[in-house]
Amino acid sequence: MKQLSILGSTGSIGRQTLEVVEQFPEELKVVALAAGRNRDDFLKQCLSHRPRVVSLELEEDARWLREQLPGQYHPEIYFGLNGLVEVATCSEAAVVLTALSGAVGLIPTCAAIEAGKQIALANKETLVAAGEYVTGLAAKNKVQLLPVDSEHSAIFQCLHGESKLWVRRIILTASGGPFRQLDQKALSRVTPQMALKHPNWSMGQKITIDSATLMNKGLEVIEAKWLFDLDFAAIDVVVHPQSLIHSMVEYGDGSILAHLGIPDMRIPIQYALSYPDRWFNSLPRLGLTEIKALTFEQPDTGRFPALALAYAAGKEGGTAPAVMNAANEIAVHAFLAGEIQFLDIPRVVEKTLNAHQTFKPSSLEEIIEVDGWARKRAVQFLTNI
Ligand SMILES: NC(=O)C1=CN([C@@H]2O[C@H](COP(=O)(O)OP(=O)(O)OC[C@H]3O[C@@H](n4cnc5c(N)ncnc54)[C@H](OP(=O)(O)O)[C@@H]3O)[C@@H](O)[C@H]2O)C=CC1
Ligand SMILES: CC(=O)[C@@H](O)[C@H](O)COP(=O)(O)O
Ligand SMILES: [Mn+2]
Repeated sequence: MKQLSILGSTGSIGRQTLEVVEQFPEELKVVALAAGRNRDDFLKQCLSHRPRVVSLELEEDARWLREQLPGQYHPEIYFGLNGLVEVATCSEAAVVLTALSGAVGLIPTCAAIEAGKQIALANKETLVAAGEYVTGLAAKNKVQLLPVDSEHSAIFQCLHGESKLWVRRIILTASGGPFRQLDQKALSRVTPQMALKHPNWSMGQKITIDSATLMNKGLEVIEAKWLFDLDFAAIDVVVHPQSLIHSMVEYGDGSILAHLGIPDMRIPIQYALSYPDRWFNSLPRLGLTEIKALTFEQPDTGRFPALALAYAAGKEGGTAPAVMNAANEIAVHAFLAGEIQFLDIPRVVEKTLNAHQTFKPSSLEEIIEVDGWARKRAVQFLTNI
């Protein structure tokens, strides 16, 4: 029986993780849960899974939760960043599934690693902001970072058992998002409502907007660099609108190994939790004879500059990816709030990056400080874009 903590249990990945847990009651048990502000759904999750340690973002919601729970169930209840750390380091948990959205996941993920927990990582922003620090910490604590992100899970599986020496490149697939075929003029008019309609995946709001700008693929390029210890020259992106091939590895001998499956995050979530085993499930199967086409295109970084910004920030290294990520979080939030236009998102990111003098951070505190600086600077650009 694997005991599990989930950070971000009320989100898209968090809920699907709980579905996987419910499918495998003999193999998986939830011992700690953390969420943000959706206290009603969190209460239901607590009543159903009875974790020993729980946390919500706000103190008043933590107090409310205590009042709602029945007399015979007394979990430890926390709130805020300290609560996320308590859930991440819950003593019985062997695995922590990180499904927070954004760099708020950084501190609790590092705490989990220091506590020796295996990490099932969905929260890609943590690796983007602090990839060198987090992978170094994981190596020091002999902790494995198991990918949950569909592309990285696919690559992890295609790399299985092979030496990195034989790899020529990895190829991340991108759906291209809902605006793949729109010209610049049409892109300037898209609304949050339009951008929230991903063609293939049902996900949280932030990642759905990132998919529409192609920043999601940029974040994934940096995530892949750190997860698989590759040079950026060995990480390519190809647009594959069907999202059936989840990514590929090309070996030096010309062989390409691809991972296929229906676009359903419960599959990579389950694999990260069952690894190194593979459990049978009853999810719908990919009907090979029903596939009409598997097509591929070059990403267009003219219309979608966020991907090029991410490659540039990744190659620059140091604090640049943390700045890019923080500025992107601010810009996406502002777009969703109707404060800026869709095409302003990469502009805010670029301006914030240009205002920053990159350096090599020497501690987690420095990365967090830079993240805070970038957020403040990006807010200033929102009204001046
Ligand atoms: N959704 C998907 O299919 C995929 C997602 N990912 C990655 O996984 C991560 C999660 O994505 P997704 O599930 O879509 O995101 P959601 O927005 O759906 O969920 C985010 C979760 O984090 C919680 N949360 C956010 N901020 C805080 C905070 N300050 N304190 C405590 N809890 C907080 C939310 O709580 P609440 O809702 O209660 O406020 C919610 O439970 C992201 O990094 C994303 O890029 C990767 C691949 C696929
Ligand atoms: C499901 C998943 O892993 C997402 O990251 C997804 O890949 C987003 O789709 P895009 O390919 O459109 O970014
Ligand atoms: Mn992905």
